[in-house]
Amino acid sequence: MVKRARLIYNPTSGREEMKKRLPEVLQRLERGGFETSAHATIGEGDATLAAAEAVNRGFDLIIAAGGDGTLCEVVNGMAEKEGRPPLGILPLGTTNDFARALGIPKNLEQACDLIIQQYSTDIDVGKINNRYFINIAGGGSMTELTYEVPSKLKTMIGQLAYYMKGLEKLPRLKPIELYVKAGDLEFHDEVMMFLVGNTNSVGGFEKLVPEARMNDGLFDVLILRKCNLAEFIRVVTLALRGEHLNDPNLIYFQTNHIEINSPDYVQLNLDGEFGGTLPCVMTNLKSHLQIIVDESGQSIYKKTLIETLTTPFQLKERIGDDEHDGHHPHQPRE
Ligand SMILES: Nc1ncnc2c1ncn2[C@@H]1O[C@H](COP(=O)(O)OP(=O)(O)OP(=O)(O)O)[C@@H](O)[C@H]1O
Repeated sequence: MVKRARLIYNPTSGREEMKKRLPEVLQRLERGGFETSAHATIGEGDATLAAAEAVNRGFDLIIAAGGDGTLCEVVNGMAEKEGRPPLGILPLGTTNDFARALGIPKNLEQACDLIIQQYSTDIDVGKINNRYFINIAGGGSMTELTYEVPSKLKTMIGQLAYYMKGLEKLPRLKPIELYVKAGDLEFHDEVMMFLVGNTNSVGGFEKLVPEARMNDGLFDVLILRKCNLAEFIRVVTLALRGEHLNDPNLIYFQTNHIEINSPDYVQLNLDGEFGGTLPCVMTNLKSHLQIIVDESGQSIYKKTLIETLTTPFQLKERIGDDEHDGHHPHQPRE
């Protein structure tokens, strides 16, 4: 049976690859058994509307083609919908943190072939106020640089654009006052930044929140206390090597619910894009979204999916026949 897929792509993502290669991608998906129609996004928020519409129209699969921003918008369009289909990813952005965490190939043909294989698994989604994220939320020093870099510069020099912006901002680091509540933990202090990870893939690095797994029902929270520039550089250098977790400047814990507030004006970064301001309440929605992975569910970082859920099941058996045989859409078949 031919399945219907909806490809939602950002023509401006990364190096604008999708603009040039759309016919080839549609053909490849078609040959793989997916009758695919495409929607090119026209600006901020459009991918959310397109994804919500795709769920309403009953597509068997939604494919997000673009960077983390586009992916986050698509997730926002799907997250509250009943009967949402699985989500496939063609990573065409600049950093593609989430796709990297899952081990989805950057090569477009290979990423299409992975979708065609039709294996999926359930992952957690972060709810923050009335929005959603799947990779990372953060605020404070340096977290804002991902959405401050002009897209033209990203198209020209890729990820290097983020590092240049980071260096430019370094001398102007400012602490923020933060109130944090997570279960029994209550914390009030001046801090440089906070990160709440659903995965361990942040800005092209995988060791900042090293224990974050996208299917454990938990966020990994990293808070860097107020420090001077020399200390900041020292801790960040340690963090990039994954040697920071015992540093006295850092707080690291796991939780499925966290409330963060501040008397300061603090912008939130959601999956690399501007996502409103504090205060916020975040809840981990366990196994909320079905996502396409490779057959083994193995990621290049090996540990981004915890063991028990790394056995994906075939969509082939699932799409379209859940209603007929009473099989629950989120349970693998025996
Ligand atoms: N047609 C368009 N023109 C300009 N901007 C767009 C258009 N369509 C979508 N956008 C915006 O572009 C933003 C960034 O895109 P996206 O995240 O896909 O690429 P990227 O920034 O290059 O990659 P990454 O987030 O992985 O670094 C999206 O959040 C979206 O709001």
